[in-house]
Amino acid sequence: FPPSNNRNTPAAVPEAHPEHFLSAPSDASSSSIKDIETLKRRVSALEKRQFPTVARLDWRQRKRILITGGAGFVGSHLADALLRAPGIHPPNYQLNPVKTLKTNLVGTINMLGLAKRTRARLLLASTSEVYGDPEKHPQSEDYWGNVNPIGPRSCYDEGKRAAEALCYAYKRRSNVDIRVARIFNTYGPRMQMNDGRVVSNFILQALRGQPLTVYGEGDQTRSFQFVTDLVSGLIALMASNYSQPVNLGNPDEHTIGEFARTVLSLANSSAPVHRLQPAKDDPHRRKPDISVAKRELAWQPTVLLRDGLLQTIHYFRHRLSVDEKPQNEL
Ligand SMILES: O=C(O)[C@H]1O[C@H](OP(=O)(O)OP(=O)(O)OC[C@H]2O[C@@H](n3ccc(=O)[nH]c3=O)[C@H](O)[C@@H]2O)[C@H](O)[C@@H](O)[C@@H]1O
Repeated sequence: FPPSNNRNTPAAVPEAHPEHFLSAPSDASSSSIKDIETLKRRVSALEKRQFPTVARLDWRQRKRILITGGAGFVGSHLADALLRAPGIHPPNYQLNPVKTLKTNLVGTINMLGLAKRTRARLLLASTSEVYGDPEKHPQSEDYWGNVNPIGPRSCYDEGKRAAEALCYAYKRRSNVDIRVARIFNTYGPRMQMNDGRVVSNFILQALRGQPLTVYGEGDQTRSFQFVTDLVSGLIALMASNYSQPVNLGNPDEHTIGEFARTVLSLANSSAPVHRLQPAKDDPHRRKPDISVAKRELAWQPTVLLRDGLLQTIHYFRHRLSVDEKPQNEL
């Protein structure tokens, strides 16, 4: 319960006095019935307050959408886009692999259970990592992948694969309405600066004049999509009737070496490039085949790498100027 002086306490609900519950009442039965009535009224008032009233809205606007991870990178952009219409990375997720697996397994089971009870449509944010180190290029949704089940990435790869399996099990068994997006490398403002991904690492390093850390020869490839393109794809997927997995990514493929040079030039930086040990089980090539998204969602990315990177560099520059200012200047 909120404290009794809470301004949000609905005026119509009588206040419950703490001593009421603590001291033994003289007439125990009538007093406890009164207490229960008070509690009931307060609970129902609180329940009413927690959800917007949708009953009187036009049917197109009658939507309750629960975003897990809504304070994160992609989740926060998705929340922005949805509000306008009426946000892992190896080093971080590998820090606690058990937690990564639990989030994917228990978290997905919890959400599927909720979707089943409420008959909500559920969107699973899956990943290109389900393809592992792919032997097929570009990757289309019918490719089953090449994942090392016990390697350092497996907590994430296998966690997401299991999350997909759970979705289709709930769909088959209980007819839960699911949508599955396989998201390829995504970047943009609000991505965590120190999460260890290549885009944030290279931009930070370039802006600080530190060496750009290329793992291995730098001939591995990635295809980067800007976050607003992803969000429009997610919204189109949720609005569609297509319940098979859909790749959402930008097919514009670059080697990591090339990508380092692009970041240096766009950030106007003359930082050097250093080659480090290759990362274990690092996928050698990754590029989405987006024919399904084009056909089923009429979707394709529109933001060029150069434009998206300039926006991201601008954001990082601003964050650095705030975060790295001496405390007495703030
Ligand atoms: O950003 C994403 O969307 C994806 O990020 C990671 O996948 P990964 O492709 O390995 O992403 P990065 O860690 O950004 O690495 C991309 C490439 O750059 C290389 N890299 C990374 C960081 C760095 O400092 N230097 C460097 O050369 C990596 O070895 C890799 O080849 C996650 O595992 C995916 O689930 C997620 O979808």
